[in-house]
Amino acid sequence: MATFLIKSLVSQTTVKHSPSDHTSSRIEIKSALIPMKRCRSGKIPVLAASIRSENDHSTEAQKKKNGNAINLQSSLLLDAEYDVASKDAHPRPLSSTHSSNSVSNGPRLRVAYQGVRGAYSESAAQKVYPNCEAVPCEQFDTAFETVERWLVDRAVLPIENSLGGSIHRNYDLLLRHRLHIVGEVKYAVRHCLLANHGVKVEDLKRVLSHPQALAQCENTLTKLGLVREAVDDTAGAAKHVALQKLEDTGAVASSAAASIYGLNILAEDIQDDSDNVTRFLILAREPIIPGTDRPFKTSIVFSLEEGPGVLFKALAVFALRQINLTKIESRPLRKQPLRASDDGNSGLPKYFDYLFYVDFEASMADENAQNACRHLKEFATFLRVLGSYPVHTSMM
Ligand SMILES: O=C(O)C(=O)C[C@]1(C(=O)O)C=C[C@@H](O)C=C1
Repeated sequence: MATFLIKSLVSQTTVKHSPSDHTSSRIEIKSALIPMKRCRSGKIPVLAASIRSENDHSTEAQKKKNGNAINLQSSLLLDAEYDVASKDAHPRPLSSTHSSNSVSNGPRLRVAYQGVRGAYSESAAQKVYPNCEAVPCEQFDTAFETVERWLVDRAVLPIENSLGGSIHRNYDLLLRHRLHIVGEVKYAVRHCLLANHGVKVEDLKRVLSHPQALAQCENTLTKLGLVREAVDDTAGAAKHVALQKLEDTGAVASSAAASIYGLNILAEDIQDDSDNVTRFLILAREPIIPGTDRPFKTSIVFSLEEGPGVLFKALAVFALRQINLTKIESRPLRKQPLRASDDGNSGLPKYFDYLFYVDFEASMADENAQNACRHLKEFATFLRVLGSYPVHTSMM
């Protein structure tokens, strides 16, 4: 693959251009050290603009519409890495090593999601913020970090699915990071079996996708006798199948991913149940002020002493006040995962220690909810309110 490396000494910016890859010739711009002034008036934008004009034949109106084209007005230009396809520009997922020099200013809200373009998480982000600039991140951790480092304004991350259950990684990350839950969104996930054009179902030996998506399509994939391989996200699986021109491998992903990466849809709605809904959390640096004007939900995490009935007692603080619980999840307390045996005979640790994540249907502005948390705090060894936010009711 021919790669042109264009270096600007003035700016110390490296622009790597790989035009031979016709589905996504790529421009990488690594230039976080450059002050913004230069972005607006200096050499770099001209360089970037001239490269864009060679590859991007879309009209200005189209670029504005898809929102992903390199935007010379954008403060992100000198901070992000972009994949530029002939018609459409694909932002390259941010990684943890990404520079943090940019600020999230500008009129459009910048929303991080995990995966690449066409991931369900991107659709969920756009469902909540239709005009947002959706920013792909390689990993869930990266999405948390980009909010913390002011690279973006929000993150939209999956927390549970109606078929596959909880996304444990994000429960763990909620505690490791100091972001606040400011909302939730439910998104109906409709999986398709995708393959390259000309490939038939009978030709397939394996299928790639996100582990959650593979779990949600367990019955269909078993019937088809396909070997499953887990990758970071559904759209990434589709991208890989397309770029590698695989003929014995399909992907489980969205119809949006099929059109972005030019794949054929071999089967639609292959999830085990037609009601396949993923709940995503919206995370921000600052909490929202809880209200009582509409239904609110509160998410907390706590740990307890070991002993009979302690969890029962913890949950009773809500039951006593008629507060409905919508979710409970336990995760190992990683910093102190085991507690020493109290019988002292074996010398081995006896108990596992847990964190309990509970969602309850009340706003922290409600005195009843405040009293419940105060009561819980009397005997919990640790308690943190992760957020109090409006309940997402409609699936539309
Ligand atoms: O891979 C994607 O497309 C995602 O957005 C991730 C994810 C998940 O983590 O659960 C989101 C929704 C679906 O349930 C399947 C996968």
